[in-house]
Amino acid sequence: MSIVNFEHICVAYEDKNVLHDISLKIEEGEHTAILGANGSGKSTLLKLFSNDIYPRYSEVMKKEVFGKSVWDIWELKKNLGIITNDLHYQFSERSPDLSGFEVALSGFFSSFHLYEHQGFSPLHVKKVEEVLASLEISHLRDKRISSMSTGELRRCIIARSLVHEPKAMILDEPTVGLDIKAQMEFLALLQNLAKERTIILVTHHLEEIFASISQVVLIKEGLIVAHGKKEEVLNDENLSKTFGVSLHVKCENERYVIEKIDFMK
Ligand SMILES: Nc1ncnc2c1ncn2[C@@H]1O[C@H](COP(=O)(O)OP(=O)(O)OP(=O)(O)O)[C@@H](O)[C@H]1O
Repeated sequence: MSIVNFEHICVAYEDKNVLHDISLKIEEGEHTAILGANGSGKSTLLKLFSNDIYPRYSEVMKKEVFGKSVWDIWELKKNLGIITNDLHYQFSERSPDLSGFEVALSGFFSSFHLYEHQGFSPLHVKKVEEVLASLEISHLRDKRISSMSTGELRRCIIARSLVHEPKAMILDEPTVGLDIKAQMEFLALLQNLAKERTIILVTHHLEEIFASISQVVLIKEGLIVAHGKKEEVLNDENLSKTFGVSLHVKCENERYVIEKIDFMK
């Protein structure tokens, strides 16, 4: 089944067009990285996946997520685990007193707080305990957000997204704020999560394209520059075009890195 199947999709904020005639198909199991410069439209594309925004209507457009064009938003969100920096910010700013357990539990209610009336059940509690254990963060169960590191809160937010066992996880620059070791550990976690669900990762960093990611989408100024197997897409020409700077890329031990940037060109 396709996770997304878009044809001729255009998105505008007020009267400014930001995605132009996007056609994109991502199949279940095709772990995909989406790369592009600042403001190219990556986050906007992800918001289309989760129905947080809608495209401009046209007769030729098609927008299906998990094979359906019409979704109950709550059902859709159960199928998609969405991790954004905004989510991280909302928790750290709005709910610093929540524990790791409560952050994960809030995933059942799509909320940033927990309220008595939400009435969680022993099954909810059991599922949260299982997810915390599977991510090896049971030690964060009772730790308050206010005393967590960025990496610890990020993992609790991953746990929050996993309580529904989503079919796909959509991550928008999930390593922002992590130091090098925490970044490597986080990518190892994603590699592990990729065994059981499809990962769609938005990043600016080539080296974050971990081994299981097989597909890459390059976006520039709201247009898809290239989409396909990473071995075919990640070349000097496509990446230079995407980022507007002449660069050379190499692949070592299944990891892509920028070898050289010609700043003067
Ligand atoms: N809510 C909004 N209202 C108006 N314009 C917006 C809004 N959100 C994004 N934009 C504009 O849409 C364009 C695409 O933004 P988007 O956030 O999708 O890019 P991005 O590739 O995710 O950028 P970055 O890498 O900096 O996060 C930009 O020109 C941005 O200014």
